[in-house]
Formats: sequence, C-alpha cells, structure tokens
Amino acid sequence: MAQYTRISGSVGLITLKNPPVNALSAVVRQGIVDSVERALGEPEVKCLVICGQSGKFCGGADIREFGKKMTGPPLIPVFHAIEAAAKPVVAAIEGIALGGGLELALGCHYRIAHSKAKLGLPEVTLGLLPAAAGSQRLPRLIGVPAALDLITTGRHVTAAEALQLGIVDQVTDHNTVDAAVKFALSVAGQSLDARRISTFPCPRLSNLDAVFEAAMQKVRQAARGAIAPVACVQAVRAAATLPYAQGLEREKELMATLFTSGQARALQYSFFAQRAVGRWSMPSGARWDTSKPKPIRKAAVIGLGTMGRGITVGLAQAGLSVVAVETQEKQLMEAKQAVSGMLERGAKKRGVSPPLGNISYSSNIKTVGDVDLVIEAVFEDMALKKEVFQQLSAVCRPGTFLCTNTSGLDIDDLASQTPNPELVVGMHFFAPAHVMKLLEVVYGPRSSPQAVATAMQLGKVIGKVSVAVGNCQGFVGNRMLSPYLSQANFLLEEGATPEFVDQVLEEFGFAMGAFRMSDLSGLDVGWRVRKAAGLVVPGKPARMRQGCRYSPLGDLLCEQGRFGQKTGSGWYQYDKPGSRVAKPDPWLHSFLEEYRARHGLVARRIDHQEVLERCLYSLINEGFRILEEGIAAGPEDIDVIYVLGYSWPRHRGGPMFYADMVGLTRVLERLEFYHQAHPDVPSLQPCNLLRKLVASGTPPIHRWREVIKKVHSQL
Ligand SMILES: C/C=C(\C)C(=O)SCCNC(=O)CCNC(=O)[C@H](O)C(C)(C)COP(=O)(O)OP(=O)(O)OC[C@H]1O[C@@H](n2cnc3c(N)ncnc32)[C@H](O)[C@@H]1OP(=O)(O)O
Repeated sequence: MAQYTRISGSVGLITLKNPPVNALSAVVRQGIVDSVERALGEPEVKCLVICGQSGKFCGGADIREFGKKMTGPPLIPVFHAIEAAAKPVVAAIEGIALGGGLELALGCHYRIAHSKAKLGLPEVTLGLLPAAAGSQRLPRLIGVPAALDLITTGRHVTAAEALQLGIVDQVTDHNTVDAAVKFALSVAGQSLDARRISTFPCPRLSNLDAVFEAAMQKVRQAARGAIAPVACVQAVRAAATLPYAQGLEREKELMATLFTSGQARALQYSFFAQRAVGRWSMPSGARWDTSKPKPIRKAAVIGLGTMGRGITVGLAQAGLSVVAVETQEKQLMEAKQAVSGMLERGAKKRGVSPPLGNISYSSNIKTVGDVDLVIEAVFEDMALKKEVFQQLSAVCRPGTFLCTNTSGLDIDDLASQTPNPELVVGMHFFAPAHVMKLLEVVYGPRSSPQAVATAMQLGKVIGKVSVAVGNCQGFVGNRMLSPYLSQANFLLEEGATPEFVDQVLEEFGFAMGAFRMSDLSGLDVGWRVRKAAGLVVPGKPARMRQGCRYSPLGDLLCEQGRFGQKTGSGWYQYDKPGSRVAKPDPWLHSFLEEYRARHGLVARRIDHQEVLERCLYSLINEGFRILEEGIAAGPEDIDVIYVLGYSWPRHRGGPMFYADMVGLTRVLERLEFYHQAHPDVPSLQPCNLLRKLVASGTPPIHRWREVIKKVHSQL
C-alpha cells in the first residue's frame, strides 16, 4: 500500500509500504494515485514528499506480478500525474531506488538521496528496459552517453555518483525524509516549469550516429545474444531523436517485444533462482531455516596457489581475520606479495584502504590452532589432502570446521581422516576465487547441518551465491560438464573441428566453446582426473573403456605436452605460452585426419543442430540424473551453478530452464534418437526422471519438485 500522512501541517507524506523492497505492486500504484489526488485537493498542503518504509525507497516494479493479469493503474500515467502536479513533489531516496523506483523518482520534481543509497535502472538484467518512461526521462536529465551506460548495463550508482551525474539534487547523511520535507517547504510556491523532466529537450550530441553505433557494437559484443541490451540502445536513441510522446511510443513497442520474450522469462527465473538457492535443504530433511550457522570470525587457508590466494583475498575483503599457510617459504613470500597486490588493486577500485592487516602469513600449519574454520586449498591430490586433514585434526581446536576446496574429490573419504567427520564440508570455489560469484557447498553423508549452514553463511558473507549440493564425482557442475565434453570430443572423431564446435556453442551464448574453455583451464587437469579413474591406458589409444565409448583425443594431446594456453598449444595454437588468442591449428587438423584414418573413421558433415543437441542434451540429461539422485535439491540449484560458474548464457536461464523451454518431450525424443545412433554412450540414454516428467504430462519447471519427490519416495 501507500500510506498518506500530513506532517508539519503543510507537507503531504506518501510512504510506500510493500515489504521487502516496497515494490510497485498494483495496490501500491493505486495508493500513490489516491494519495497524490488527495494531497493536491487539500488546500493546506503546499508540497509532497514520497518515501519508502524501513529505509528503502523502492525496488521497482513488483517482479512477482510479471506474467500475471495486469490490475491497478499502469506506472506511466501514475508518474505523469506526479510530474503534472502543481505542488512540488520530492522523492526522499533511502536505501534503493531501482528500476520503477528510480523512474518514480524521475517523475518527481526533486530528488534527495541518503549518502548510502543506491540508484539504477537494472531492468536490462531482467530482460527488459526501463519502460516506465525511464528510457526517455534519464537521457533528458543526464545526457545520452551517461544514460546509455546506466540503462544498458543496469549498474547501480552510489548517491555521490548520482549527484555528480545530476540524477539527484542533494545528498544527505542525516534523516532523508526530514531533509526532503525541509527542502520541499523551501521550494513550495516556486514555478515547476523547469522541473518536469519529460519537457526537457534531450541534450544534443554532434556525433549522435557515432555514439549510438559504438553503443550498439559494445552491447552486441557483450550481450552474447541477449536482446534486451540492444532494445535499451534503441529506446535511448528514440529519446535522443524523437519528441517525448513519440519516444514513449517507441519505448512501449520495444518493451512489448521484450516482455513476452523467452529471454525475459529466463532472466526473471534466474533472479528468483539465485535467491531460492539460499533456502537449501538436504535429503536428510535438514534445512536452511532449521540449521543455525556458527559465526566465523577467524579462518585459515591452507595452500596459497592460485585458488588459495583468491580465497584469502575474499575472506580478508569481507573483514575476517585470516591465517594464510604455505609450507614452502619461497612460495609463501610470493603468495604474500600476490595477495597484497590483489587487495591493493581491489581497494583502489572501491576507494577504500586495503585490509592487509587482516591476514597473518605462516609456513607452519600449527598456527591455525585458534581459528573457527579452515579452508584447505592444496593441490588437487587425494593423498596430499588426506595428509593435510590428518594434520589439521591434530592442531585445530575442537569444533573447528574443516572445509576442502576441491572440484570433485570425495568429501566423505576426506572426512574419514578426521575424528569429527560431521565438521567436514566441501567448498568448491571457482577461479578467480575472489571474483567468481559461485560457491558449491558440498555435504557428505556425515556432514552436519550446522557445518553446511556455516559454510553457506560464510559464502554469503564473502559475497558468493552458495549452492548446497551432495557428494559425488565432480559434484554438480563438473559432473554435468563431463558428458558435454565427451560429446564435443566424439564430434571431432566424427568429422567436426574444434573451431566449428566452439562457434556453435558460442553462438548459443557460452563465453567460450568447449575447446577454448578446456585450453584455458588446462588439458592436464582432466587428464589427471582420467588417469586417477583408470581411463588413460598408455599405448592404448582405443576408443572403448569399460564397455563404453571413450575418446582418447585429449590424452593424446597431453602426451604431446599440449596442455592448452599455458603451453602455447592445445586444441588451438597460441602465439606463446600464456597467450589468450586462440588460432586454428593446421597441426591439429592433420592430427585429427590421421587419427580418424587410424581408427577407420570416415569424417561426415556435422551440422549446427547436432553439435548443440548432443552437447547440451547430454549435459541436461546428467542434470536430471543429479535431481533423481537428490544431489541437487531442485532445478534452480543446477541452473544457478551453470549460469554463475560455467558461463551458461543467463538469458537462457540455465540448462534445466532451457530444457523446459525447448520442451521435455523434444529433449527426450532427441536423446532417444542420439542414443540409438550411439548405443555405446550411456550419457545419451534418457534418464528415468526425464521419462517420468514426460509421462506425467511435462509439468512446468516450478512443478518438477513434486515429481522428483514422488521418485524419491519410491526409492
Ligand atoms: C518495466 C520494469 C520495471 C519498471 C521494473 O522496475 S523491473 C524491476 C527493477 N528492479 C530490480 O531489478 C531490483 C531487483 N532487486 C534487487 O536487485 C535486489 O533484490 C535488491 C538490491 C533490491 C535488494 O537486494 P538484497 O538486499 O540482497 O535482497 P534480495 O535480493 O535477497 O531481495 C530480498 C527479497 O526481495 C525480493 N525482491 C527484490 N526486488 C523485488 C522486486 N522488484 N519485486 C518483487 N520482489 C523483489 C527478492 O525476491 C527477495 O525475496 P525472496 O526471493 O527472498 O523471497
């Protein structure tokens, strides 16, 4: 609702009330209309202030209402009524003014913000554009280049930046409503002619075409197929070239295309999925709301390689005390220098001082005796990790949580090295660990709910989106990646090139195709895993292992020392070791030809559809298996992992959402087709859960959990 009160006798105060972020629901919109009408009708009222309850101005349109039948007044006429008011209306912005919230403020005659407020037009991140006249008012207020930046990126700006850009008129450190009331009284009675943004001409640009061409090129490059950023540029162009009313029409047309697009649905699903994963549950019945985390004040990181350094930076930046341990003195010194550099660069960006004092460095593992939680981040080798866990068990005080940063090793096996396996969980960070938002929190059969809750909470504290998953080879992300990569390799055997496979996957929206990504991660990583699994048999490049099809191509490259970017060659060639520019490699092409000839394989023409379906559907099929086994609690968990950790295009929601969009019947049919053609590839055999979902009438994704529950209860 929107509550109307009178303060100081002559100020009408409208307070938006719709927890948690005072979103502009139908009731709130109606409340604003009624309150404005009332205030304008009361002769004693000289001016109005609009604020939000609980220190939050407004988080924008109520996303929960999207896709439902529209009720209540639309936003544009509400904002026009405010702008047209004959009494000054001042927005008192505390906390947030985002999307429709900022558009509401732009409809007001003045804007006063608290110094800690954040403002922005993040609609693009939901697959939309600021279609409550934001795309038309903001460029008129702050000019085209700045408006393009804000609208196409959706980035939030601080109050200070908003003041500098001219979005707000005043910033206060004190009570914002009091400041707005005072301000409103000071301007009451003055002409409002120069305060109605819709009447402003858009500031002229001499190089208008060049500015828009550059903006379009930039968004097309960054958007990886997303349509909303492109529509945002078109809407701002309308503001710059058309009168306001016509610009609004264009905004409306563009919005109509976006609003019903699959991309908007995917992005809004993704928004809620990222929040839903915080409400985790385990097959044992343990849940986020019944498991209390222990506060972590002091943590230790063991092993200061690339991952350990990133984790140390993340912890220190979040204000924790960190003991950073590296047993080799030389590596310890190098790590200290690298970590300090990372902290200094990060602090410079944020305009704060680097938290160098939060970290103590040591080459002695005994120094971790008084920490609350340890994150072991030594080399990915089970024997080494087991040794570290045994040492930790001896030196840590009772109750210390022992976490391992592993990308796929058995958490339970590690936990068995300690007298308190309930305190052990996996924390799978993604590189670079201080940048990437994703954290897989892996619970073993003996991990306590409190250990999981603590790791999840710690993830939140350090700014990660944490997803709780069960223990299995590769956990969720890497386990699903395995059939995807296998298909990519099989396609090479059958006639494709790495460039073609990557091109198809990049056109789909991945930041990098399977082969460029493998070259970046290092081909030796997978080689080591395959060796440990007994799949690499020297001198036996046969294409079958344990009765299933196997491609030894990756192993053969590694045997040649081709580990990817770091060695200057892998699936591609690079100018020099460490270079990032991948070039097609004639050597690789002849190697593939020779390989095919040696194995009696005849190269055939492989099309775009086959690459996409075989790579993606085998990955999705594994996702269904993971749901069936209870390794992930729901499709949202998998989708968040893929969007945040594996560069799955956000505007496609994630693999499970994508399966829902394509249609489960179609996914099932195509998997059956490919499995028939490749009966020796088990990952192409549709899993039971997929069949059950199709048999139960292909329910939409938000109802899959009901079917999953039934499958689990029958186990
Ligand atoms: C046309 C389109 C127009 C005019 C629009 O306005 S589109 C909406 C534009 N607004 C946004 O995109 C803002 C989205 N929200 C956020 O970015 C963040 O939620 C936040 C910065 C506002 C707050 O962040 P934080 O403090 O971390 O909290 P959460 O993100 O966890 O959110 C708390 C709960 O609020 C729900 N929420 C947030 N925004 C909205 C909204 N606009 N409508 C409905 N509900 C919203 C969010 O889902 C969380 O609830 P739960 O999911 O946990 O139940």
